[in-house]
Amino acid sequence: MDFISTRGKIQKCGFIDAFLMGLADDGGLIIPEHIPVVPQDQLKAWEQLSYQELMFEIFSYYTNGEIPDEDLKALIHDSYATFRSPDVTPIHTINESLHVLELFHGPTFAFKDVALQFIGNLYSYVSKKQNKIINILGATSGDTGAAAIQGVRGKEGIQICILHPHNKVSKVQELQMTTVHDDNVLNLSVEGNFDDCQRVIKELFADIEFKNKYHLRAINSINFVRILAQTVYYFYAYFQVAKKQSIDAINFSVPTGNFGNIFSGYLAKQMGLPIGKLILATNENNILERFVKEGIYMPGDFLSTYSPSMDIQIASNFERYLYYLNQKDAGKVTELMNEFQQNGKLVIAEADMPQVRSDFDAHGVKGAECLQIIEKYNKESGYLLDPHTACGVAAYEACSDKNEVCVVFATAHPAKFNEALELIPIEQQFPKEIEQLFNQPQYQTVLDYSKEEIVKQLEAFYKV
Ligand SMILES: Cc1ncc(COP(=O)(O)O)c(C=O)c1O
Ligand SMILES: N[C@@H](CCOP(=O)(O)O)C(=O)O
Repeated sequence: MDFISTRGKIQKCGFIDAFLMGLADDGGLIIPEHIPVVPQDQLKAWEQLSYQELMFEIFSYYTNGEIPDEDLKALIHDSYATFRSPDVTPIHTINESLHVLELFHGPTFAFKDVALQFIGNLYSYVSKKQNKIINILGATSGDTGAAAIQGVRGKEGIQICILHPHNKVSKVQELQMTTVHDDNVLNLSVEGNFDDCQRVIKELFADIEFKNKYHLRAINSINFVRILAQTVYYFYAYFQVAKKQSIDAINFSVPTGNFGNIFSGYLAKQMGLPIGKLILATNENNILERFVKEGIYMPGDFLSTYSPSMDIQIASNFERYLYYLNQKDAGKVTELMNEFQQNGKLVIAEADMPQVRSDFDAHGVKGAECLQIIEKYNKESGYLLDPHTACGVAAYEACSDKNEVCVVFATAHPAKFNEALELIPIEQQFPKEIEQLFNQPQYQTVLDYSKEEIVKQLEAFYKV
């Protein structure tokens, strides 16, 4: 399997090089040259596999044997040994049409652990095998940062710097990142919002001289390995539900911000998983919902919501979808992305809209709806949703017919967002791992939004 860029201007490369490149060197996003299609009899055989076995099979379609089988198996095994559930991502069934896939059983209680525990181990593996310097640069609205730091803290040969928007992440998210005191971790708390943080890091990754000099590596979903690792739980969820009830296609309702989680579903569907609707669930920062409904991709005003991790206007992975929507025409993608850069807006041809609407459905939750959903499900079934998952459940209610089967992704544990949950008359408890964070000192540098200042911090921190 070769990997290429959505902008078509890099040399084809293998799995490890694609992993290390992160953002493609031509400013595009890395994708596989061809999406492999899993034969139906193979899919049937996968039904019986454990999460770890399934991940090995899926990765084997992409890794070209660059990681020997035994090493890949060990990396996968070690990555999920830190999870609190033996199933890694267990299913909680609300009723026959609604299942919740709990993606929050990893060390930082959010879905990002599923890919980032593995990526942390993979960076460590590559650093040792190839003697590579690994200087990670990431931007976070709260969860990616915590999970990435947890995935690499204290690991030899790896430095990690994470930018988060100052005072715009939940207290628990902030504590998860900033109470880590390992020498290889730098937290920059930037005055601005997540889009500002993501813009700076993308600019630095696109500056090839800087990227090469400082050996920049990505942990955000600009890195294709993040996307691939997230396809695994779509397959796993499908097989878990298929064991409980007879299903044909299944819908997925996916809390969406940077479009990474749902793009993994798009990839799983292209690989042959019988997915019905891919439902894009979001909040008031609804650029993606507006795109699916109106064909216009244009950021609105940034709004702080009950689901802060999805307070994102510019969705990094959208470019990957544009590539497939435009029949893999890298020239067209470049043109569209330049248009977006210049005019702050991108309009999809009317002729493409039937395809968009058959690929995705969408629902954006507004204001109190998020809290009402949490309260309703807690009353009716005793199950406590976090605010991002609540957006997923609201989108299930809006877009999935009751005679269809839908899996909603529970992307975080409710305790990470106690600020929102305290507004509802329900009882909540902190898991002990989160409770103990409140007594610890924090380590972070608060910065104005200034690229020069951020660069100065990185130059002082990274190993070269
Ligand atoms: C808890 C939670 N849910 C959903 C999302 C959306 O995921 P994505 O950015 O991959 O679309 C995020 C982060 O963006 C998140 O942290
Ligand atoms: N919600 C994310 C935003 C970054 O998304 P990523 O999937 O590109 O890492 C976060 O928690 O940081």
